Amino acid sequence: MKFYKYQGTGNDFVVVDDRSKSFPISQEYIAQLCHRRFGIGADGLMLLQEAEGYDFKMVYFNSDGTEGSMCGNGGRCLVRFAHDLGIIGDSTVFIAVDGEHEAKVTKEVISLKMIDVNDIEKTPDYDFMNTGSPHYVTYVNDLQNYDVYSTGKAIRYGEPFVSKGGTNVNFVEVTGGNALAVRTYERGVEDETYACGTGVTACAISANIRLGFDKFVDIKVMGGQLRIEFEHTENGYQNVFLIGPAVRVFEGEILN
Ligand SMILES: N[C@@H](CCC[C@H](N)C(=O)O)C(=O)O
Repeated sequence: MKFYKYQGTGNDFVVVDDRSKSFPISQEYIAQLCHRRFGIGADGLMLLQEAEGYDFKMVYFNSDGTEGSMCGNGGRCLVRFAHDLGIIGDSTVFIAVDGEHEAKVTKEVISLKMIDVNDIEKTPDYDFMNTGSPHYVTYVNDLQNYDVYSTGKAIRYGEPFVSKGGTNVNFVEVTGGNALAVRTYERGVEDETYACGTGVTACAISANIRLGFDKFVDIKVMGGQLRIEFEHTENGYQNVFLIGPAVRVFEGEILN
């Protein structure tokens, strides 16, 4: 079976053209393919399938083989894949687990429209919201030396989150006006990843609430630079776009 590898700011994915719907979906098999020693190695695996009324359907699995909620960087990579396959031109509408998404392709950058966000839990220590996936956002000093793995894991497996299915955990440092640095512990990868698209989306919204950052936020992640653009009205956050590079890095054959 032919596979492709894509990455978006270092969030990396095995991608398969599954328009024939012949990929043998099993948690164990997907975890093996994503394993960085015994498999191809990736933060997740995506299938591109057909869907009536849409250019394609995105089916996303985390690297532990569980079917994930929405993956923003994965969505950007799958748009690039559809473009590389010639399924789409420079704009698309596709369907994913959290609903319909629009996206635009430019030379290096994919701009992906995320779901509207209205329901935000604000506490003194953190903000929690669903941007397609659940995200905890907290602010720290000296992010570069922060223990993202241990602290993220404790929050992800702690209450009240673990009994609600867990959460991704984002650590934020303010680096300037409309600028953040973010590191993320990802549920389903169970480790820090180099970037998380739904995660930086949550961080940008949190920064609007806490810091008054408006209309856009530039975000440095471990694997590069992302931008979030949004509109904030009395109805919440709309026209939220995740913007950044997504590229094919290699292709190959899955032997078994
Ligand atoms: N890396 C993703 C997030 C993937 C989903 C997440 N791990 C979960 O299951 O909650 C992104 O770019 O958004």
